[in-house]
Amino acid sequence: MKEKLYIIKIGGALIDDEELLEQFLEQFAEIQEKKILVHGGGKLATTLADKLGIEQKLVNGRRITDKDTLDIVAMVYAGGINKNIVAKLQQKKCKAVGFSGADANLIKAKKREHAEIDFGFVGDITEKSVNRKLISKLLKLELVPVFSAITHDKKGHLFNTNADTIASVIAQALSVKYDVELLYCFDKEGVLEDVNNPESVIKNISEEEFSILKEDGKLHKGILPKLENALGAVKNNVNKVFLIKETQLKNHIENHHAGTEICL
Ligand SMILES: Nc1ncnc2c1ncn2[C@@H]1O[C@H](COP(=O)(O)OP(=O)(O)O)[C@@H](O)[C@H]1O
Ligand SMILES: CC(=O)N[C@@H](CCC(=O)OP(=O)(O)O)C(=O)O
Repeated sequence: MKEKLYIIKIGGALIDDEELLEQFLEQFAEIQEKKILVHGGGKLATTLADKLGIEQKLVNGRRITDKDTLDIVAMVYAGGINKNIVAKLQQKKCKAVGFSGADANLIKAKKREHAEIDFGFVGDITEKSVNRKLISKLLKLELVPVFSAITHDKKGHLFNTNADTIASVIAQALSVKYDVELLYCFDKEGVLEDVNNPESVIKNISEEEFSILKEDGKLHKGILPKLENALGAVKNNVNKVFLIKETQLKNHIENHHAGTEICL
């Protein structure tokens, strides 16, 4: 039987809220099984770019990343946010170690080529981009990897890569060796039938149901890339994938099945 591994992704709104982040990291530190944390931070990057007068543009949830924006996201994601999370986890006796994809060549990306839109320094990744052996070695040492949304091409360039995608491809790569459960933690109770009604959680979503919900106009903005990445994970052998509210992490792990489960 494969050993259990939790891969947990957190995003912008949580990272921006000191109290919520603290509560979340306490729950994360308590997880006894092997675990990996992946974080975004898009909200903070936008706030800093606005302060510096650098206009930001997102297409389908992906940030157009020119050189100035790349400088900002590298500082914000791989610098401030990553090191802050690692320090807070160390305080909670969790042996966290922070990485960008460039560190030890853990995640190698290819610059996004798009016929119509120039995304700039945005990196695309697949399961093969991930250095599975080295991540497994780190886990064996009882270390807890914390990944930011920065990758590289091994030719000296950094790239900005969506954090939901990073969590999905790491989960796919490590499913060869581990019984992976991928948890997308965000600010809603799960995927909602009506985004304004927290009681309208949809318990299970398959690819077919995803298409129907999309056609019915029930999914907007950030939830779309999150669901696409979640579906990509289940299609590529990740055992369990859930979208849950960030405050429900402990409850989900102890009692099982909070939020929305993504199925084949
Ligand atoms: N049907 C839906 N159910 C849940 N969230 C939805 C739905 N439609 C749109 N959303 C939006 O998607 C957001 C989550 O995406 P995003 O803000 O990108 O998360 P993160 O920054 O954590 O990755 C929610 O806060 C919500 O506003
Ligand atoms: C290419 C791309 O879009 N990268 C994302 C990476 C950060 C991210 O994913 O942050 P959240 O999880 O907080 O949304 C961005 O710069 O917004």
